[in-house]
Amino acid sequence: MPSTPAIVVTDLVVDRGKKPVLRSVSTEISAGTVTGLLGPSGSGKTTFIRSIVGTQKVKSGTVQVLGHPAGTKPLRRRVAYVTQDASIYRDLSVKANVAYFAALYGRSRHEAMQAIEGVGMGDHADKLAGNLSGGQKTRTSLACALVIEPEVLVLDEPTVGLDPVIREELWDRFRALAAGGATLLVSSHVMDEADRCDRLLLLRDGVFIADDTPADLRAATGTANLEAAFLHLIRALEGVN
Ligand SMILES: Nc1ncnc2c1ncn2[C@@H]1O[C@H](COP(=O)(O)OP(=O)(O)OP(=O)(O)O)[C@@H](O)[C@H]1O
Repeated sequence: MPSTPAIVVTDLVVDRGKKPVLRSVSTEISAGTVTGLLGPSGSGKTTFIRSIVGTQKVKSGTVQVLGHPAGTKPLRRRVAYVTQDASIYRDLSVKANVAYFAALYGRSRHEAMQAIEGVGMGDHADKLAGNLSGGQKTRTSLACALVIEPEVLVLDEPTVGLDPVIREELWDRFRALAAGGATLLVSSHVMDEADRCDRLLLLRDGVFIADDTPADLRAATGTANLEAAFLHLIRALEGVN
């Protein structure tokens, strides 16, 4: 596995509404890997992701992406972010939405159609985005990010509401992107997706309680599956063992 860090986070502290949300977290994410960001609702996953893409005001610490401070100009065309709420134009068709992003980043309409096919939306390409289901909107949003072929792709819960077949296909796509050298950070609360990641960051109450490979996490906790590993770590922290 390549070990060049694409993302380096050092002693990151973020408050939101005067409340501490990230309490001095540090990690390094290697280029060409898929990292899963897991944690309960409210643990700070979106806040961490926003810090990586440079849309979050941070209190202290540093976030370097591809050797540049997060959110700075040299990263504009190299980092893509897919938010939890699909950010697409409701009054445009799927094809027009993706073609718009493609044009912004110098990609062709053909590449736009390939991205649409890649998320299983080929049959819906001419539909208005406003008339799509939640999962279809998410996939359209993903196609908009994928068409620009970013070096760093940050995805906030991208598979919520998707059926198992599409989820599987998307994970195959994520793996293929990483194999091609892209760096992916994917937040999820679905533990069965965690095994598809090279590395897992387990966030709880604003701190990482694990930063490890799935196999090492299982071995360290003596558990068979990752859900059990996560629970084991939480109980150990709470002294409930
Ligand atoms: N705009 C805001 N102002 C104040 N507090 C906020 C704001 N947005 C989020 N928070 C708080 O920050 C904490 C972390 O939120 P965050 O969205 O990062 O969590 P999350 O792990 O992504 O949760 P979920 O899985 O539910 O999306 C929560 O306690 C939340 O209430």
